[in-house]
Parts: sequence; C-alpha cells; structure tokens
Amino acid sequence: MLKNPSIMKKAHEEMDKVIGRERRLKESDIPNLPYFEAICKETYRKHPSTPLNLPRISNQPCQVNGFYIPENTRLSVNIWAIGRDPQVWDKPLEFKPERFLSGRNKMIDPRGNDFELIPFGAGRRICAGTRMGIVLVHYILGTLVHSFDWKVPLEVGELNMDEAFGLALQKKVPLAALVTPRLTPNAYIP
Ligand code: HEM
Repeated sequence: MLKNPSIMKKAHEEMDKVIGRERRLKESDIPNLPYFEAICKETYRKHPSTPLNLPRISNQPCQVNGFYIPENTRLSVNIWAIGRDPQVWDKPLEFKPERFLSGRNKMIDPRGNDFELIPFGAGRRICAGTRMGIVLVHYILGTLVHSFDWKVPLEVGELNMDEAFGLALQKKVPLAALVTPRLTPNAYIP
C-alpha cells in the first residue's frame, strides 16, 4: 500500500464510510470491509509469511502428477511460487486486491480448501492457529491502516520490496515509514 497510494486511499475511504474517524476499528467491523479483506488476501498471495510451508516426508513411494516420489523423501510445498504462478493468477506480480472482488476468485478463501491460496498450509497438519492468524492480520493491519496515514520518507525514495528467505519470509531491508494520525485525538485513548 505504501508503494500503491491509490490502494491505501481506497482502503481509507471504505474504512471512513464504515467506521468513521471518531473511534478505532473493531473486530466486528471486518465483515463490512470487503476491499480491506481483499488487500489481506492479496498480501497472503504475494508475500506468504511461511513461503515453503512446513516439510512433509513420504511414508511410502508414490506418483504425483507423473513424478515418482520414493519413500522417505522430504517434500516442500512452495506456497510462494503458487502465489506467483501465471497459470493460476492474472498478472501475478501486480498487487491488485480487486482480483478477489469478482468472478471465481471472489470465492477463494485462505483457510486451506482452495489450493491457489494456502498461506496457512492445508490438510491434516494445517496451521493450528489459522483462525487466530486471520483475526490478528485483520485486526492489526486494519487498525494500523485506519488509524494512520503512511508515507515513504523522502530520503528513502523507492520502497525496497526484496525478501529474505527463511522458514518465515522477512523483508531484506527493514521498513522505514512516516505515520500521521488520521482519527480524532480521543479515538487513540484506550
Ligand atoms: C498470519 C499468521 C500465520 C500464518 C501465515 C501461519 C502459517 C502456518 C503454516 C503455513 C503452517 C504449516 C502448515 C502445513 O504444514 O500445512 C503453520 C503451522 C503451524 N502454525 Fe501457523 N501461521 C500463523 C499463525 C499462527 C498462530 C497465531 C499460531 C498459534 C496460536 C500458529 C500455530 C501453528 C502450529 C502449532 C503449527 C503446526 C501445525 C502442525 O504441524 O500440526 N500459527 N502455520
């Protein structure tokens, strides 16, 4: 959103309509913020926090998509690559929340049943904190976006989006941002 101010602007407009500026975001506001929910899905797609899932081991030899997999092979599902696969996503390198607002993609849910978008993994060993993870992303990101205006400092120039691979995906260069309050002052008092 820092890279695409028009997306931040649309999120702010939606939040101002639904929540206003007199109070902070509540968990119960989320179902009324479809554009913001689409931003979260687009973030799971392009920047999944667990890019290679947790590894699996084949307990017997098998064939998957014509590939022979011997017994005891360590297997990783590349969630990061699925999110950027041009056979699955139109213009996959573009950050475009609108892709989740219409057509087939509108039905895609990140909770492990739609294999195009599996930020929490899938199957028997899916993330044990899936529901909590989704609530945290919505609540924390939603509060930060609704409560503040965000800008890249002039001296930083272009925001560096390089990623550092690991079990958890991190930014290679830490984020530097300028934040300005956008709610009435009382809204910030707990
Ligand atoms: C945005 C937040 C989170 C993301 C994206 C995430 C992602 C993942 C992924 C991809 C896996 C591997 C699933 C698989 O192997 O199929 C996983 C496993 C796991 N996660 Fe999360 N997670 C998140 C938050 C949480 C939270 C909040 C908790 C606990 C409160 C949690 C607890 C676990 C546990 C216990 C496992 C291992 C499950 C198992 O192997 O049976 N996660 N997570």
